[in-house]
Amino acid sequence: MADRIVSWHANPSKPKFTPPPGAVDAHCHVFGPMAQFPFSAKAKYLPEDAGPDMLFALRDHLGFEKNVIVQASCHGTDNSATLHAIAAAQGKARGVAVVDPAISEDDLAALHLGGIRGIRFNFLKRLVDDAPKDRFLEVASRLPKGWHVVIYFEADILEELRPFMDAIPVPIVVDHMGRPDVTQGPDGPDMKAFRRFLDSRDDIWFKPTCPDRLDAIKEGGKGDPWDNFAAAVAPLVADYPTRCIWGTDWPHPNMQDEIPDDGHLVDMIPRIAPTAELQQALLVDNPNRLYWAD
Ligand SMILES: O=C(O)/C=C(\CC(=O)C(=O)O)C(=O)O
Repeated sequence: MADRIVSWHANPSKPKFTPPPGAVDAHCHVFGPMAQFPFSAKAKYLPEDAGPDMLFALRDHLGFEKNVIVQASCHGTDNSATLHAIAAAQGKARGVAVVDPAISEDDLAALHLGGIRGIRFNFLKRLVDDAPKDRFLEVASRLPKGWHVVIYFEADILEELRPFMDAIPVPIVVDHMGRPDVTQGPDGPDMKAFRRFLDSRDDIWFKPTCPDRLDAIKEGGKGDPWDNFAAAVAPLVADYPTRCIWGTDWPHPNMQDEIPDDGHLVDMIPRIAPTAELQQALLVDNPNRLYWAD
């Protein structure tokens, strides 16, 4: 078996910033444990186990209260590991699933009972083999009441995806802002195109997350403390304060060459959301509206 990767920090620092009561880490994953929850045969990476006990220990260490667990691509459309982690959180976690678009109404209902409140469409070619838009639109038209769609794409295909995304009949949450080039600054072409998308509908949300990915040294960025990211993203949070949610992205899939310190990621929050009101919206009010409405 290929070497399994470790993409998370063994001993993350304690953040200086203290999240407000009820704060939600609204973008994180679990990997396995593989013995109980094998990875997909189509997985593009093979991680070491990073299960619920580790996730909840990090939650408590960072000062968060709840998690939204997003199905990682290494588990394909088998959401068992995600559902198991949600159940283990005893009400302190909800989730986002990846499904076969042919999924039945009964199976969608079962996912809802298991704490799922959305499905994820991943367009990153390095993570998934195919992304059938027509089939995605069909399943998006018959989701349980109150669900949304999470979409992960890179900035260079935003315009190409617009007709597809404009046709999605439920709220959309964009992972990591669609990966803009943060070295362009807050008014660069990537952020301008993303703002045009946000302005096209009032039910498009985003995650101002992953400075470690978007401002990585290997991507031409500055690396920790991710100054380009802070400068480019703070104006976006300020302009759309009720439509953003935040997450660590632990266990940081594929970041084994530039593993972020989760305490440093949390200390980015006051740099992109500098007031208590913005922090309350980003970390508590907004994620609870999306994931704990019922
Ligand atoms: O974890 C993220 O949000 C980003 C990922 C991994 C991912 O999305 C997945 O494996 O499902 C990435 O850019 O490799």
